[in-house]
Amino acid sequence: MPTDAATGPAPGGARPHVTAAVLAGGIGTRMGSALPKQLLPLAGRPVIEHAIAAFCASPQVDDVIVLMVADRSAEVDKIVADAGLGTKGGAPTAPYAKVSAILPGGATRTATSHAALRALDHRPGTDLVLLHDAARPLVTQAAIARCVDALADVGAVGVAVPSSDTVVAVGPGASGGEAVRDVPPRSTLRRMQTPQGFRLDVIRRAYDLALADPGLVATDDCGVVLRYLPDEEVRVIAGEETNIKVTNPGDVEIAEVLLRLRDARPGQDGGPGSRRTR
Ligand SMILES: Nc1ccn([C@@H]2O[C@H](COP(=O)(O)OP(=O)(O)OP(=O)(O)O)[C@@H](O)[C@H]2O)c(=O)n1
Ligand SMILES: C[C@](O)(CO)[C@H](O)COP(=O)(O)O
Repeated sequence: MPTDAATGPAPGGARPHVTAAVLAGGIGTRMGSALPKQLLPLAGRPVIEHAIAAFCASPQVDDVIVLMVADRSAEVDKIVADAGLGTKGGAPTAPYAKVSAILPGGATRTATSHAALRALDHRPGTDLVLLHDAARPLVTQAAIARCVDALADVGAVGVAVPSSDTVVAVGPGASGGEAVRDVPPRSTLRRMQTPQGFRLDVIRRAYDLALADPGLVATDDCGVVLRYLPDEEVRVIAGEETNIKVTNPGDVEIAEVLLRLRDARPGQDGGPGSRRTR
């Protein structure tokens, strides 16, 4: 990693300490399955294990925390232990063992992001934080690396892909249903994904302001920085079409096909994150 360039977050030009927070506090209403979607099996292991393993495998990530639906954290404990990804009180038990805490998420994704930041208050040392949806199991080593690298230049970054469809804004139609209200120029539109990365002081300041706002509505963390710290550049970097968010019925099957295609082309992901680390 370009450690020397990342002098913004790490005093004295030292290599910044990067914490990844895997957000898994949702219950998967749209998926409609009995299990929260992050626990559904995908190519033989739970969706969330793929996401956690990817960050554990990144040489640029120092530790990983997981924010899980409160009453299901025992399941993540077991997943992490069985995969050899936990640090068990500080001492790594296996290569890539980086999960240092499994904590309760919040009532909304935004509340879960905030819970991750609060957890870091009690764990001094983090310079950069990567916030990632547990429901995006196909995140690649390359995307993680691009995020960390960008934080040498800016305080906030998110991966995104262009839209190949025309995207419209809608409103109520005069004859019922929805009608097109606006057609924003497609070349200016991107579909944001995760990971989204931040210098810790930047995302903390943004969330402090956001939480004081009774009108806070956010669907991602870059949006929180944009809205509450408008002078802060939020860089957009290349994401990957394959980095889907498992959201609706059928998405696990799509993810499984994408994973199989990726594993059939060794080297595509640039690291062992897509495979078992044991
Ligand atoms: N209270 C919440 C809600 C969501 N998430 C996480 O944010 C990511 C993206 O959210 P989404 O796809 O909306 O997940 P769910 O909230 O579980 O799904 P749904 O909206 O269909 O209920 C997921 O990894 C989800 O677990 C979270 O950490 N805490
Ligand atoms: C953060 C995100 O994945 C960016 O696309 C997305 O906004 C999460 O939305 P969700 O409704 O919580 O799935």
